[in-house]
Order: sequence, then C-alpha cells, then structure tokens
Amino acid sequence: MKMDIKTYNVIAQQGLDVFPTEKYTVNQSQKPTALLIRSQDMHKTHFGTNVLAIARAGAGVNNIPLIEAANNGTVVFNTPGSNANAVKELIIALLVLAVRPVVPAAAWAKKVVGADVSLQTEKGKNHFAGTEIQGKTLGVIGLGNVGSRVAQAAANLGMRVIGYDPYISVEHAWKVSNQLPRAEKLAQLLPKCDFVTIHIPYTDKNRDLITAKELALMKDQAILFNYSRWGIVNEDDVVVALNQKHLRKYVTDFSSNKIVGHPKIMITPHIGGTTQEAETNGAVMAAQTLRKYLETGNIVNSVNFPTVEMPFESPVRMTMIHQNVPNMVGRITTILANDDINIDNMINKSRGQFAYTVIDIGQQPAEQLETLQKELLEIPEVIRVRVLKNEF
Ligand SMILES: NC(=O)c1ccc[n+]([C@@H]2O[C@H](COP(=O)([O-])OP(=O)(O)OC[C@H]3O[C@@H](n4cnc5c(N)ncnc54)[C@H](O)[C@@H]3O)[C@@H](O)[C@H]2O)c1
Ligand SMILES: O=C(O)[C@H](O)COP(=O)(O)O
Repeated sequence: MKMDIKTYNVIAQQGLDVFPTEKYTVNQSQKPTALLIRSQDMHKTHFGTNVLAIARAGAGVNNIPLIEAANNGTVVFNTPGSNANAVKELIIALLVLAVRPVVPAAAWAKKVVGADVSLQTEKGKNHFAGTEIQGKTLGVIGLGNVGSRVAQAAANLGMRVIGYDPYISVEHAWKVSNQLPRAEKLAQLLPKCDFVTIHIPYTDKNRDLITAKELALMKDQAILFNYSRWGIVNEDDVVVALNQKHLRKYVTDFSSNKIVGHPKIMITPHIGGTTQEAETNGAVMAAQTLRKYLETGNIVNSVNFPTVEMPFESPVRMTMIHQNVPNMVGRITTILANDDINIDNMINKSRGQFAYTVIDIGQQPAEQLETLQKELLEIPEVIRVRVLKNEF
C-alpha cells in the first residue's frame, strides 16, 4: 500500500517531487502516513495515530505540540538552516531601511509630476537624509543558523557586532568567528547597541524575553528587530517605550492588534523565510528527512526524538518508540529471544522522556513478525512498533 503525505501551507513542488509516485501519494487519504507543513497550527489541528511523522519545512516548531506528538508515536522534524540566508538578507536590508528613509522617499518621488519633474524630485532629497549602519553597534540575540549569519554579514558591512547566546551548540560555536565579542548576559549587551535583533526560538523560557526592564536598559533611540516570533517581545512594553521616545523603532515580522498602525512600528507579514530559494530548500530537506524516516526508520533533524542512524543492511528492521525508562532494551530483547530471533544489529538512544530502539533481524515469516509486533506493543511503555522490509 502506498504511503500518503498530507500537506499544509504552501509547499514547494520540488519538495513534493522527492516522493516517488510508485510508493507515495500526496493529499489523497483521510488517514495520511505523514504531514509536511510550515506554520500550520498543529495545536489546533487533529492528527491521528496514523501519522508517523510531521516534517516542518522551516525552523520554528512552536506551532507543533512536541510532547503530545511523541506520546502519539509521531516523530517531528524541522529543516535547520534552510531559510537562514533569506532571513539574514532581509535583516541587512531592514537595518538600512530603518535608518535611510527609502520607502517614504520613493513614495514621495512617485507623486512628483510636471514638466520639471527631474528638477523638483532632485530638490526633494534634502528631506530624506539618513544615517549609515557602518560603525554602529548591532546586538544579535541568538547565534544559531540565522543569528550567526546576520552577525557575520553585519560585521562584513563594518558594523560592530556583539553576540549573546548562552545555549549555543558546538556546531554553531565553531561557525561564529572567534573575533565576535560575546556578552555573558543580556544586560551587558543591551546598553551598548544602536540596533538589537532577536533570532531565538519561541519557548516557555523565551516568552517575554524583552519587557520594560530590558527595554529600559537599551540605548536611547535604539531600534529593535523581532524576526523570531510573537511573544518573545512584550508588545505593550514596546509601545510604551516607543511612545516615551526611548525606543526609536520596532521592526517585526509578526503583526497583532496591539501594534498594527503604530507610526514607529514597521510590520512585514511573516516573510523572513519567504524566498523561492528558502521555500525550495525547506521543502526538499523536509521531504528527504521524511522519506529517510518512513523507509529506513533513521531519524535526523528531529525536535522530539534523538538522532538515530544505523545502516539498514538486514532483511527486516523493527523500530520502537517508547518511554525512556530502565530495562526497556532488556524487555524488548527478551521477547525476541523467546521467539528464537537472532539480532543482527541494534541501537537505542533517548531524549528526555522518550527513547527509540532499532533492531535489525533476518528474514521471518509474515505471521511471526505480526505476532512479534503485538508482543512488543504489550510492553506498557512501548508507544509504537514499526516493521520495515529492506527493499534494497
Ligand atoms: N521570520 C521568519 O520567517 C523566520 C525564519 C526563520 C526562523 N525564524 C525564527 O527564528 C528562530 C531562530 O531560527 P534559527 O534558524 O536561527 O534557529 P537555530 O535553532 O539555528 O538557532 C537558535 C539559537 O537561539 C539560541 N537561543 C535560544 N534561547 C536563547 C536565549 N534566551 N538567548 C539567546 N540565545 C538563545 C540557541 O542556543 C540557538 O543557538 C526560529 O526558531 C524561528 O522562530 C523566523
Ligand atoms: O520558523 C520559520 O522557519 C519561519 O518562521 C518561516 O515560517 P513559514 O514557513 O511559515 O514561512
């Protein structure tokens, strides 16, 4: 039977082309095998136990209930870095647009008409003087895929850059230049910066990271950019800081009733990752990750399960999603031993309260595999058991 992939949001065709039609259908079943999504709010969208995996083409996964999905036996993936360049380029453009009145100048120039249009337009330039970003200080909160690129690009343009990321991964720590000054605390970064840009995930910990207290620490007339998510910046406090003429501008990808229409707030409609290149990268990466998991059980780029990669060399593979409690491997292998099944290869890894075990075995009659699957599912802590046939 073919596996069905259900899509939500706009998914680039190049991503859908990753699924060969001999094995997959797209949006053809009421009970899809997996979901391929972008910002669809999965907290409000029901997905059944038929859903083995959800791939988010993009970075942010606050739209997906990760623990509930794991308890449902659903592995969730994202596509780290797939749209980071798109966001980087936009932030650089917005930094310039925040200090050069390009948009109002162009709007004004459009309205100048008449025989002496060239002269009149030229005369108007004095009303549209700006400043430069070179030599100014940019604070970058979060030095992951987006933040590290923004920091490097801004430094290349002659800005002084200060980074802040107390949780930086080893991978990103290597990517960020060791010349980049880092703040140990947010309170050290904020008073030094003319611009502050935020590139962190929305989590419970990061809710209201920027409130009146942090805004008060910012330099007078500083400009704040939020291209991360709603909720990280307290909008009531931002409006107060703008009205008190302390903060100069707030530039964000996320609109709301609290900020829309404010003269010092520039809002874009969540377009940070909306370029053809980023949409293609994300869709292809998500689709490839899904295929790998569906066909081999291997997990890469998951946000609720550990990375588990083992070459699929035996005729049959059993994968088990279970709670991370003692003696699971013992109980699983005892069932196999009782059924007289020899293990060719196995791996077990955990992440938080969940774990994943992969066991490769020789060819077995279909009925025996069915019985084995049932027996393994009888272990109360086992959430899902899959049996995969090696097709290569
Ligand atoms: N506007 C858009 O279209 C758009 C596009 C891409 C990403 N995003 C948002 O930006 C976020 C970051 O994207 P990314 O690809 O760089 O993710 P990433 O996972 O590569 O990097 C996030 C970084 O933030 C750091 N971090 C977490 N909490 C922090 C905190 N309190 N202070 C400082 N650093 C902290 C982490 O250690 C990590 O290095 C995403 O989660 C998403 O919400 C938005
Ligand atoms: O987290 C992300 O990757 C961005 O916010 C992009 O979201 P989108 O795929 O809905 O444009």
